[in-house]
Amino acid sequence: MKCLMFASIFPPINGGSAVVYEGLCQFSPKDSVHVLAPWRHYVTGEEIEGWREYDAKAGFPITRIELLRAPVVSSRSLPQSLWLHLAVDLPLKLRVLWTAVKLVRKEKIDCVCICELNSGTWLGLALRRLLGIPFIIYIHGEEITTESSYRIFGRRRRHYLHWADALVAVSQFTSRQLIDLYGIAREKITLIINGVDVSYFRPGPTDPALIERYGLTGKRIILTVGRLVERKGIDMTLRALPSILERVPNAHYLIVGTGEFEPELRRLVEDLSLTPHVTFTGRIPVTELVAHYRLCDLFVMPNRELDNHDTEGFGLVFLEANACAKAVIAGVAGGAVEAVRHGETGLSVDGTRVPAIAAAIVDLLTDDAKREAMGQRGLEVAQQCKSADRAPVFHALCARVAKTRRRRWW
Ligand SMILES: Nc1nc2c(ncn2[C@@H]2O[C@H](COP(=O)(O)OP(=O)(O)O[C@H]3O[C@H](CO)[C@@H](O)[C@H](O)[C@@H]3O)[C@@H](O)[C@H]2O)c(=O)[nH]1
Repeated sequence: MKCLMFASIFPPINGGSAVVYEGLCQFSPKDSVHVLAPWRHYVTGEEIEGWREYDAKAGFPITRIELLRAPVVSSRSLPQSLWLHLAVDLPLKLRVLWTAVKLVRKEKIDCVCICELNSGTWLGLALRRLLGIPFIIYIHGEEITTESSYRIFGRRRRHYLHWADALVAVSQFTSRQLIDLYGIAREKITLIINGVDVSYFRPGPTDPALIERYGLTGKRIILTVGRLVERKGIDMTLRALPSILERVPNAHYLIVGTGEFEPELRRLVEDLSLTPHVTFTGRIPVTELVAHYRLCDLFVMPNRELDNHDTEGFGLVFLEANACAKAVIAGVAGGAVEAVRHGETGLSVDGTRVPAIAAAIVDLLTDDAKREAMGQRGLEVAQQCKSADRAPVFHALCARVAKTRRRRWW
């Protein structure tokens, strides 16, 4: 059995879904997955830095393609989008389809996994129509909860979900949204709750070179890792920082990652006169990620649901921090309530309330015993959520779905 994984967000690009797909590929049986991914970034359209080196070392086959850029469709008015679709996206899609058809034949593909509902389902539908190959859609959360700017795209999403042969949900929350918002039958959903690579994310000493790089000697470090988008609650942590500093004067907020919300966050840091207490690291290489988690006293991401219902599908970063024996603070929104066991592996707070966030951070920063006990419990829990255990479940699903393949006479 061999699965073609069509992923518009795949390493070396950062992002939760990319990490999940990489884990599935790494831990699946050899030659059971073939990845089809773009060599351009899905937002900027620029060539992805280091993709050739990544592919050479990946240990599983990857075919790179030129793919449509999501903003071409989403950031413009509807007539403009339709015109761009015909002039730009359609020729690109035909080329991708041609590559996929050749791959399916050459690699003897039995099923397709669509990794991005909104931008990828067309390929699953086309391959099923042409070659009779069934397809699965992998669902994280925000792509089904966030309201689309155009009603037509919202409706299309519903059709995509119903047309798929099977769906994967990364959390109970995501599974519930599929059922409640889209009327998907429970039997159609396979739950593969996100796991963490515990062979990489594990406790260890702090790296003095990193302390020196950021000038953090003697600081109590609060850390957030993630794409800098509004729902992650970094803005609220910044608003909480002045009152945290009153109780913990040597607190320092280290923010790892890049994203569209960064200019807003930097403005907030200036407006609140927090420059000496906050460091933006920008994008850091994967090789340095674990060292950043080890650096912190406390991991914080008080995520919240935005007005357009954009919310966290799970919150992989909480597991990563826990796997390094760090206590975490999360928001009570989306799937984060499953990723964090309140009072056990960390604290869950109302991410819309600055005083609640400040109180939780001060509580854990000033109580070493409590914080360390939560970190230890977090480590135990993370060790039971290994990403390596997810691959066999995914493989079994692919095998089951592949049996429904309909042979075409051509
Ligand atoms: N190396 C590196 N990794 C980064 C960086 N920034 C984020 N990451 C990694 O990217 C992943 C999480 O990215 P997020 O931005 O926090 O998540 P997301 O893309 O919103 O992820 C979505 O899918 C996840 C997987 O199912 C969900 O867990 C998450 O809630 C959300 O729905 C984590 O593995 C994190 O370590 C960076 O600068 N450098």
